[in-house]
Amino acid sequence: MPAIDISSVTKQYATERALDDLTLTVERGEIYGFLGPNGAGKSTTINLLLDFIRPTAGEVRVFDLDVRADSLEIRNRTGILPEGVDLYDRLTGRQHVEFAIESKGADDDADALLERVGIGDAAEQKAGGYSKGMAQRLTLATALVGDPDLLILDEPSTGLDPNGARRMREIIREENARGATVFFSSHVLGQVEAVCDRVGILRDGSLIAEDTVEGLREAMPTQTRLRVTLDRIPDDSAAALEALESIDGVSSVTPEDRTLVVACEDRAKTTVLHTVEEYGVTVEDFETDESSLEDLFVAYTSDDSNGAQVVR
Ligand SMILES: Nc1ncnc2c1ncn2[C@@H]1O[C@H](COP(=O)(O)OP(=O)(O)OP(=O)(O)O)[C@@H](O)[C@H]1O
Repeated sequence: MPAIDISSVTKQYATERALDDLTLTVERGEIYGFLGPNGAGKSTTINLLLDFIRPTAGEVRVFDLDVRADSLEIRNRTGILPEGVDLYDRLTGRQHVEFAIESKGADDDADALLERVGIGDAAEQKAGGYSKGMAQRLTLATALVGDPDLLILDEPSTGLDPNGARRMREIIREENARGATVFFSSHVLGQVEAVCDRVGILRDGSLIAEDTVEGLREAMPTQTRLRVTLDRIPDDSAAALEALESIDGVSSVTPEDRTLVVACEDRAKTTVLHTVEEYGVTVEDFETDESSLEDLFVAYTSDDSNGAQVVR
């Protein structure tokens, strides 16, 4: 039985179709990264899971429970880090966590949770004086109350510094190791790449790709950035550049002094090196960078793309 089962869901606002026949399943124990550009429909999906809004069509189930009929039970078993943290300025960090513990009927130790998210020393401080990152950490602490079966994190790294983001990733892994399913939305790709079992990419309310990070990479023609360092600039550098640019599979060539940066498909690498040497220069060194998830994300979601067939 999946932890999250979204089946043919459409959400239509007055003029805006936020979700268009979305089907998405997250298995129990998975860490699922929900990626998409601004306005893709990520928050709408999360709000449907929590019954904050209702679908125009389709069905949403969490732990095989109906989100409409059983929303209380679902919320009780779920820890939520919503987009846009909403704290009570006059309550301290500890009071926030104690309130969450009481609401869930849990028996966590508030101080231990605050320590865990790295703001133990600010427990007595009023949340009104918290920085953005501290507020985010406090909200995470409240989401962890009661060892939830499902953690829903909407853009969890917002406002966090690199240490905070690392702590967030560690906590996601720890919670998952304890048995929790984690569903988190992001457009910070490093976060997703580092921790997710699977990634779904949402665009204009539809899932346009879903796979492991490795699987998504393999589905794309491998784009390589080749850095070729020459012993000197070729005498006829303009002709050399033109020859390189006309190689099948090469998308761009940028000279940087004696180094050429060539964006190309994997298969074109050898031809690039041979072509350079035809211009009387010697290749002293070359290195390649694999396309990052960032490149993939841009490829999948940029306006001039049509999903899986594109490269950047
Ligand atoms: N209450 C609403 N009324 C009308 N349109 C809405 C409403 N909420 C969201 N939308 C629209 O639905 C679409 C999806 O919005 P949503 O907030 O789910 O995207 P998102 O992927 O979470 O974006 P972001 O990364 O910017 O938070 C957007 O076009 C948005 O303008």
